[in-house]
Amino acid sequence: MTERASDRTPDQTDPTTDPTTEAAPDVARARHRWTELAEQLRADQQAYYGDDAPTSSDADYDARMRELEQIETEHPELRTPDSPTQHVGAAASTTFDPVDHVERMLSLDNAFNADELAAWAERVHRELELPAERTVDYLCEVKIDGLAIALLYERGRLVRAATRGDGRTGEDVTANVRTVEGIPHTLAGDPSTHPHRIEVRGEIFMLVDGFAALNEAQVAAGKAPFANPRNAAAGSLRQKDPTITAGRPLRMYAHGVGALEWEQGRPTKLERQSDAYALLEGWGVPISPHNRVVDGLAGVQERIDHFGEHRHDIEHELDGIVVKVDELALQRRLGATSRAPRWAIAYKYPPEEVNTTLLDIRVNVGRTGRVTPYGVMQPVLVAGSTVEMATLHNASEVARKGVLIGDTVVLRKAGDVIPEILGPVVALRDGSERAFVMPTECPSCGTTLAPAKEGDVDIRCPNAESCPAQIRERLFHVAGRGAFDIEALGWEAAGALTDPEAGRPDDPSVYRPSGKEDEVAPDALPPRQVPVLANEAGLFDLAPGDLRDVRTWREIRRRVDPAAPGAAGRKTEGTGLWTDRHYFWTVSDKEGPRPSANTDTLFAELEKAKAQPLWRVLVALSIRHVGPTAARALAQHFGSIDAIQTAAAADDEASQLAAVDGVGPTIARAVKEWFGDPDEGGWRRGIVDAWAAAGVRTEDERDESVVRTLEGLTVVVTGSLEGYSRDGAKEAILARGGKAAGSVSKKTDFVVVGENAGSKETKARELGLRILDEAGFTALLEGGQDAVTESAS
Ligand SMILES: NC(=O)c1ccc[n+]([C@@H]2O[C@H](COP(=O)([O-])OP(=O)(O)OC[C@H]3O[C@@H](n4cnc5c(N)ncnc54)[C@H](O)[C@@H]3O)[C@@H](O)[C@H]2O)c1
Ligand SMILES: [Zn+2]
Repeated sequence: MTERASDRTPDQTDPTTDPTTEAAPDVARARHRWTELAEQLRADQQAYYGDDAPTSSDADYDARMRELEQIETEHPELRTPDSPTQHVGAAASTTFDPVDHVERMLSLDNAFNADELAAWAERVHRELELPAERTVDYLCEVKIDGLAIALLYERGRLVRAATRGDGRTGEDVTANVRTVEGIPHTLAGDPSTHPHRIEVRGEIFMLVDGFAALNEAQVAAGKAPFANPRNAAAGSLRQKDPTITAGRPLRMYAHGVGALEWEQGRPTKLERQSDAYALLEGWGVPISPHNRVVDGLAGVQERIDHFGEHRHDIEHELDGIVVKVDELALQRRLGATSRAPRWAIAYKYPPEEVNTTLLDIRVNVGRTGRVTPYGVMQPVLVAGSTVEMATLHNASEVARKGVLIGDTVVLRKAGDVIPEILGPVVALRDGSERAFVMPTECPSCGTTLAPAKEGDVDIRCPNAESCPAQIRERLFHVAGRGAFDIEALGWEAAGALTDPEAGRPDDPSVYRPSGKEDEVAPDALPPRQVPVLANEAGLFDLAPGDLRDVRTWREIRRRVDPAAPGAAGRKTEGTGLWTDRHYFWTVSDKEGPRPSANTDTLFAELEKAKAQPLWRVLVALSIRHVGPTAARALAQHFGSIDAIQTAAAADDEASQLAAVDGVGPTIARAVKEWFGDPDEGGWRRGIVDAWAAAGVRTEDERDESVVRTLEGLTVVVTGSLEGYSRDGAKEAILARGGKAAGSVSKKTDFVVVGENAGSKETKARELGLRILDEAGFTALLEGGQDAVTESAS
């Protein structure tokens, strides 16, 4: 190979060396890297295809394959026939008898973005020498994440089923495939219409709904859980004992036809791949309901966008969209390379699954005392954000997933969805992993944990009154959007006020005083602080000066070397050093101590919060089941906290509360329970009293100028009105003592019909209810039902 100076990248340019001798190290480096990648890829393939237990993520595997292809593009002499880039899958295992496919089974080429897809479409057009204006019909299919299967039917009977293997030779899994629901043993329809021989190609997959239950059963039986549904499908199909396969939630969709021979001639003319599917479907072969034919790339993009959004809304896992030229004549003209057809391409979505290490499983104590385990992981970048924690919901969920602390785990993060640990990569265990043990005592206050009632999966800390973790969560909730909406009081600030020692290190030697990391650690940590708030009751009594000495603990993070392995996406990492620091005040040598800007905002917002309407105060009280809807209903009906408490105490079932529309018995009971037995002191009532004393509103002022014209009337508003927003119309009804209902029933007194009203109007007419237009509605609000003459409609 000759090299020209202009080929060299700047860092290779060294004027002291002779350019002619430079080629050698460059090629050697490429060869070395090629060998490294090929070796790793072969190991990945063995784990993935051979053992159904991958040790690398698909994203890492795909990246390696891409790099190998890149190297071979630059150094074509490395593209030997045994290169992983030239192969389909992996050789068949010895567990099953080898069988040769009648026609070779290929893989698919990939496109990872819209440009690569467009380049493929352009190439199709060019190779077919089609005029620019000729559109190509594309068959868009969902790329099912399962394993490929070839079903051989002779005279309508299933005689053999084989895995893809290396594309030429697969494994005979006939007995197992016969147990898969939906795969016909005999083709349906008139036998005279069946071909002499047909190879149906498709994908066997696991129903996502069945995956969690399967892993649970695996763990319960002492077997290794699966990392994800694809591996579960492959592992389930490739069982020596078909009765095991039969018990797994497997299905199949056909996505192609290999060999096809008719007895005499060809009774059915097939022009398109989509026609072939219709034919198969007529024979009872399952075809994906998600296939669509579109005429051009814009249509393809629509399908890509659609499933990008609905990736987890269908019955199986998917990792892309397969785009196929629908016309068979065009397919034949395009042909195939050694590993994939030229007439199809797989558009792959960005990876949602990555592998990372599960460093620890810790527990969190929630607002109502619920104790939830969560995984702490080596931070990884997935779906555009760095993830280092994922909830594990409860102890049985941890057991069900079969993950151990120290495991490499498959982590999934889909868009805005909460990250989820799917399962462990069992093959990578080295024996140092340990099982998670659910604590029996609250990690925050030490109280013995227990289920709220017998049979509950969740366990709780019963110490609602003084458990620091619960108080912090409650205070955070007090400031939440649905409650007082105090933006400056976030999760960190709530901790600083109620549980400032939460992050205190156990080991004094890791302590570094604030701001001076290099200073020698003192022997002793600073004394423990008493929280400025014992619970949420004192929130509105705080003054800035109370917060002067509040300090919180922080792990000191240092910058990560971007070249370090696994550094991608991370800027900092913990060093195991801890510092304490002022939280609410700024202390500088020049200006002396003063409240921080955030603290000033906090107090301004607290002042404003005092005037919030009653329903928000009710939400802030953290009464179980009382969210904004129930709180609105209670506030509307009773008008004050005192009235609610009186109603709650009136009888054992709190029936006055339960009778309120939008409340019901469960909420009524929770409200009653919340106020507790007044003889027992009622610490919760103390919260209300403290807030009231500080000027927080505990009753809604009724605007006396608004006449209660709608007392006893139920009104439904449907469609859009010009003069009222949806909420505005509702409030107007409520303010006049009426009930704003969401659905039409016989009990509805009036139905107000605006623009584009739909089924509610139809139903109202069917029931013969009184219907009003916007003008009628205004009249109703002003003068009550006497003021409206039924609108002529
Ligand atoms: N994690 C690992 O270590 C590892 C190892 C090997 C392979 N892999 C994964 O497998 C991929 C390569 O495997 P591959 O060669 O099977 O290619 P592929 O998965 O990229 O695509 C080809 C396969 O898609 C399947 N398919 C699903 N739906 C289809 C549809 N509607 N129409 C046509 N075909 C459809 C077919 O079985 C076909 O063989 C890699 O990109 C990687 O994601 C991962
Ligand atoms: Zn506790």
